[in-house]
Amino acid sequence: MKKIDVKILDPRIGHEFPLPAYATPGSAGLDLRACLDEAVELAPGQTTLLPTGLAIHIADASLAAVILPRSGLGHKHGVVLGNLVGLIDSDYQGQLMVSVWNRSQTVFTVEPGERIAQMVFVPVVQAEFNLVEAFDSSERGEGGFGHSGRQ
Ligand SMILES: O=c1ccn([C@H]2C[C@H](O)[C@@H](COP(=O)(O)OP(=O)(O)OP(=O)(O)O)O2)c(=O)[nH]1
Ligand SMILES: [Mg+2]
Repeated sequence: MKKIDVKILDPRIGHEFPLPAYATPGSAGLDLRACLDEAVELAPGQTTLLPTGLAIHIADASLAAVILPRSGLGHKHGVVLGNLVGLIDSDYQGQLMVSVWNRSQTVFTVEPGERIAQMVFVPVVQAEFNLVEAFDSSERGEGGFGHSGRQ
């Protein structure tokens, strides 16, 4: 398994609030917890930035992490991410933050230590642009946005 440096910014991490860990051998995501002193009430439509109490340094440009909603929170409670998806750059060393958006019609209360989102490490290819006047032809060409129909 790949080793990623992690810094604990809040002493409760690793004790009161467990360090993110894969829940099962096949898990893709590591749940991130809201590192809060007290519960936070999110009004309908409200977005707020929540700390996780930890920082990572991926330190490898061929990797990144994405922060994704948890499906139960998103589907059952309408609690998703204010940025839809969070992208963690390999050179970011600050605290992992989660933008939580209550897109439901009811107040949602985030409890201290609650698992609010999940983080997935993903491979990245950095590309360099090669300037051309014309592309080699392809089957699709410029067709897009549904040009092939619906069925
Ligand atoms: O949900 C998120 C999204 C981003 N970040 C951190 C890590 C990431 O590397 C950095 C910058 O994110 P991004 O590039 O998406 O934001 P930006 O608005 O372009 O900010 P910047 O100008 O700092 O790149 O913020 C988080 O902690 N949580
Ligand atoms: Mg950026």
